Amino acid sequence: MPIVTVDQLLNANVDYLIVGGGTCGLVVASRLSENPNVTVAVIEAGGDHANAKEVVVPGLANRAMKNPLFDWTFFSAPQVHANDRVTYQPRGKGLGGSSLLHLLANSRGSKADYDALEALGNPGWGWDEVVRYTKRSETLIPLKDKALSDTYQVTPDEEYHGTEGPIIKSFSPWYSPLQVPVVKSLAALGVPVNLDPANGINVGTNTGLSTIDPSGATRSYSASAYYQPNASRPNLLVLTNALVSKIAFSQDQNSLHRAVGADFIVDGKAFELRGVRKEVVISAGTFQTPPILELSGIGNPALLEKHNVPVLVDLPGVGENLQDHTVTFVIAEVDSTLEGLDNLRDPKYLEAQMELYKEQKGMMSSMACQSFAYVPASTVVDAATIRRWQEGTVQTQSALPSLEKQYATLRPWLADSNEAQFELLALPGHFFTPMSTAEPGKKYFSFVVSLMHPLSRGSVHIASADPAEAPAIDPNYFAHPTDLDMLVEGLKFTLKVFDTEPVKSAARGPVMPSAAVFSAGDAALREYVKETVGGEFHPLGTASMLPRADGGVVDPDLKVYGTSNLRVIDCSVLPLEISAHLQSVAYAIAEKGADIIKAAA
Ligand SMILES: Cc1cc2nc3c(=O)[nH]c(=O)nc-3n(C[C@H](O)[C@H](O)[C@H](O)COP(=O)(O)OP(=O)(O)OC[C@H]3O[C@@H](n4cnc5c(N)ncnc54)[C@H](O)[C@@H]3O)c2cc1C
Repeated sequence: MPIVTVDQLLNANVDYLIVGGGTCGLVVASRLSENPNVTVAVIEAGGDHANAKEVVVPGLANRAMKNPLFDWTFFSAPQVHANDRVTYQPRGKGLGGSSLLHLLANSRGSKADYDALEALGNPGWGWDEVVRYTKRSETLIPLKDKALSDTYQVTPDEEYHGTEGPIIKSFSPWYSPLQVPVVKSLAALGVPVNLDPANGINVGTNTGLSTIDPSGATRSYSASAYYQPNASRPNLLVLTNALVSKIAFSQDQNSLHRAVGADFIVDGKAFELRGVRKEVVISAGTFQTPPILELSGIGNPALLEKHNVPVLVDLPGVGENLQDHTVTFVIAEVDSTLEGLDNLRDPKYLEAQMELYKEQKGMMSSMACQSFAYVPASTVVDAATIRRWQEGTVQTQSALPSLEKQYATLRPWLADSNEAQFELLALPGHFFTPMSTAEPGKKYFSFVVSLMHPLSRGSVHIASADPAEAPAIDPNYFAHPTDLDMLVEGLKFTLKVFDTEPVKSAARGPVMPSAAVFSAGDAALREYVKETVGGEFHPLGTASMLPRADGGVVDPDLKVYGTSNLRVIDCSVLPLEISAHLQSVAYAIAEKGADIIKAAA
């Protein structure tokens, strides 16, 4: 059914209610509504952006960021270990959620990353299962042009990629002239090419896959792949521009709380949906799932009482264990004759690229980021430093009972040459930051450098009992001091790329950090990292799938402890960062979650 009105929703007999029509929510809705005998309803706070060029055209992807139509545009609390800076925390708003806003990179963690999810207390969530569900969600379109695939060493092993799933992933038609030199300089620094990082070992440099459908050069995301093809199903009801404020419960016979509906707000007016016959699923994402739980009475009693919310389930893990890949960045000036994203600042050039887009060619049909290097600690620092970092993996925060178990997983990875600790993401242009402005006529090349397995843990909670108020997000960057030490070393390693041939011949000098900071040594670089730190927009962990005694919020069936039919299906359930961008694991979580619900029906 096309998008419904409030009355249509309130008059329906709903079997499954999904809160949040984002990346995961629309997968679950589409899979459950395959059964014509059940009625599935989705309530999404944002709109339908199916025709917005900022969403659809890959080359315009970053223009949707900070636009409140597409982006919740959250900001963090002042970061006490990073000079009290407030950092930008984007989240997609509308059908597709963050999959409508993300920067299209498709990657997969290592086998060890997924096996760790299982080892932390989640049977059925290891590598084999996660890859099985990832493959179900995707179709790989190999690069047909042999000359291109040879040049960019793009030879994915089909065993590890899906062939029939809704999300299309492909290689870009346009590459920067520095793409091959960057790969070569990284190889010279000990980061060899990885021909297929999806096979369980992702260390090395790869030419990235993107979720772009090459048939029309459009973004392939949960709305286009899972919702739009099924929008006419009479048993799939989607309400947009409606903010869910809380879940409503009745008491089960076995003293568990049974979700029966939700309260929501449209244009300032409050509504109540009741009578949900089977299950309620929260898919509001890492920053917004915990507030919905808390406003519904599920969370830390001390916090709920502070905001006068009656306590239904004492679950102190709600909103804790927040992690994100922690980043800094490097911008260098390069030879001004090199074609790159900076050319797009010239309106004539942009116009020409928009013309090329009509033939599915050029920069507008391509992902901005091009190569991705996943680097183990042993490539960056010596064995003594690794030992020091390992000894430093002790609990400095007491909030989460499972933290010591998480650190016990992370400690050996520091010395494991098959486990990436850093990602270097190559951007053939001036990095999008208000801290530096590109000069006319000049060309730049940037890297985003990130920590794959940070030790610091933050939180996200309600700031008040008002559901319309933004959540209090505290990533708590560098709460664990080893994170700062590691990111500084990752930065120093990345700067070497510009001093290593063949990139060296094209480089014209550092911009950020400046030459003065660069030559002033470690103390100045530490300050630079504090001044530039942010997230890679991969937050997770705030409704962790862990045993309840370890601070878990959901069990391995994604069911919220203390309830009989409320599940969380989104990235908030992941208890530990993986060494990859999150969209592909999000699709796997949702595909598996839908199967779990079907099996329970
Ligand atoms: C700017 C950006 C760039 C990124 N780049 C990449 C990338 O290149 N590659 C990659 O793999 N990953 C990337 N990511 C990460 C990835 O997109 C996310 O991790 C993933 O999409 C999260 O999916 P989710 O289902 O957990 O949440 P979301 O997709 O965010 O879904 C949550 C949905 O719930 C809705 N919602 C929230 N609260 C309510 C409420 N109270 N009532 C109703 N609806 C509500 C939201 O509007 C949203 O639609 C990026 C993310 C961002 C923000």
